[in-house]
This record gives sequence, structure tokens and C-alpha cells, in this order.
Amino acid sequence: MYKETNKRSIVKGISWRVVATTTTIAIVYFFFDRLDLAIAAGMIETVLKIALYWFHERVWQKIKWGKKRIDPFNLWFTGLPLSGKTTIADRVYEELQELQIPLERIDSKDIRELIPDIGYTREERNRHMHRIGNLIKTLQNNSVSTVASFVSPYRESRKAIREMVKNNIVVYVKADVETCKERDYKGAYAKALSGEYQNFSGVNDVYEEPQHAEIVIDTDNTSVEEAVRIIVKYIKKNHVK
Ligand SMILES: Nc1ncnc2c1ncn2[C@@H]1O[C@H](COP(=O)(O)OS(=O)(=O)O)[C@@H](OP(=O)(O)O)[C@H]1O
Ligand SMILES: Nc1ncnc2c1ncn2[C@@H]1O[C@H](COP(=O)(O)OP(=O)(O)O)[C@@H](O)[C@H]1O
Repeated sequence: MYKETNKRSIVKGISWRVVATTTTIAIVYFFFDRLDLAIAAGMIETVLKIALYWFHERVWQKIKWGKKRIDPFNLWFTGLPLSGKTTIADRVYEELQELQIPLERIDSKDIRELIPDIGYTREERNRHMHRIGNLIKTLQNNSVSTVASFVSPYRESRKAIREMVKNNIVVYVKADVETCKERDYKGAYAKALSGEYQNFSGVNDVYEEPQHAEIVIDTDNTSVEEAVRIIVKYIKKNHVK
């Protein structure tokens, strides 16, 4: 979100005054053909209108009518490891930044670096999700929307997130497990298949497919660009009108 700095406001104020006062002087000169009168009118206008403008702004500050509050939302990307969550969520985040709404990006890798001692058992993942839910809730209390991406393989933890946060939009990033194995640039599937990783969703642990996702992206048949377009369109239609 961009904030207008004082310097910018002052420069804008001066440039507008030059345009407005020159216009007044030109109009008076055109009708009365007297330069002294035109300059006097310009000077009076400058002083008077600065004061009136300040007063007018203060009055409008107090009027709530016509101001629209944007309720924070949480875009929740779930899917198998390597399904494409991070790739799509990063791009969606970039696009949504253009809307100039308060927005935060939360990805599993950053959070797991922040809270390193959390494992991958069902109990640990559920506890982890509960923490993330609380984090999103705190951000939402400050009007910040979120773009979150986690494997979040269990229905119960996704349900917990939905109950904790406002305007939860589940994006199921779907990909066949064989496709994910082919995309394994992290070497994670190789480690899971060799037994180095336990409880790895899609290999030696379940991934419970979402049944009520607001958006489903089948990445076997949908490009990253198309996925981003679908998701951003959904947000613009339903949350940032
Ligand atoms: N058992 C096990 N051991 C080691 N590493 C594992 C394991 N399971 C998952 N992973 C890797 O961690 C990523 C998933 O983390 P998440 O925080 O998204 O999982 S969860 O939402 O808490 O279920 C996930 O990465 P991405 O989904 O690619 O980000 C996996 O590569
Ligand atoms: N249609 C697609 N949507 C998303 N990612 C795709 C797609 N096709 C290929 N990929 C690739 O798959 C990989 C997915 O990795 P990543 O986004 O890190 O997945 P995740 O966050 O789910 O683990 C990336 O290398 C990405 O370029």
C-alpha cells in the first residue's frame, strides 16, 4: 500500500494553485481587460481558497458516507507438495498488490524457518495450522488480507482455519502425484520415496482432497497465467469491488 508523503502533497498543492490562480487571472483579464484587477483577484483567490480548501477537507474527513471498508480476506492455497502452490500464490500476490490493499504473503517455507521445530505428524501439522490461523486472525484484526500457501493435507485443519478467519477462500491447487514427482526440483519426493522423509503427503501419508474449495485449479491442464487470472478475477468480483 502506498502512502502520500507530505512532500508530495505540498508539491501537488503548489502545482494546483499555480494552475487555478493562472486560470482566475486569465478569466478576469479576458472579461475586464485590466491586469491590476486580474492580479488582485488572483491574490485574493489564492489566500481565500487555501483557507476554504482546508476547511472543506476537515468537514469531509468527518463524513463517513461514500467511504468503503474492504473486509480482509484469506486466500488459502492447499495441495500436494510441488503441485504449484508457491508459484501461483506468489504471482497472485504480485497482481493483488496492484489493488493497493493491505496484504501479506505467508508461505510454508518462511513460516517453517520462523518456527523450525515443527514436524510433519498429523498432530504437529494440526498444531502448526492452529498457529497460522491465529497469525492470520491477528493480521485480519488490523485489516490485512493474506495470501497463504500450505500443503495443509487434513480436512480438520483446513476446517479449523475456515472457522478462525474471515472470508476464507480455499484454492485447491490440484495435480496428479505423478506430475508432482516430475516437478520435484526440491528433491523432496525422492527423499520421501527413499524413506528419508516420513509422513510425506502423497507418498507415505494422505492428502485429503478439499470438497468445498471455492476455487479448484487443475495444474495438469491450467497454465500458471490462467490460474492467476481466475483467482484475481474471483477476488475482484467478490472482495475488492
Ligand atoms: N515428512 C516430511 N518431511 C520433510 N519435509 C516434508 C515432509 N512433508 C512435507 N515436507 C516438505 O515441507 C513442505 C510442506 O510444509 P507445510 O508447512 O506446507 O506442511 S503443512 O501445511 O504443515 O502440512 C513441502 O514443501 P512444499 O509443499 O513444496 O512447500 C514438503 O516439501
Ligand atoms: N500449471 C502449473 N501451475 C503451477 N506450477 C507449475 C505448473 N506447471 C509447472 N509448474 C511448476 O511446478 C513447480 C511447482 O513448485 P512450487 O510452486 O514450489 O510447488 P509447491 O509450492 O506446491 O510445493 C514449479 O517449478 C512450477 O514452475
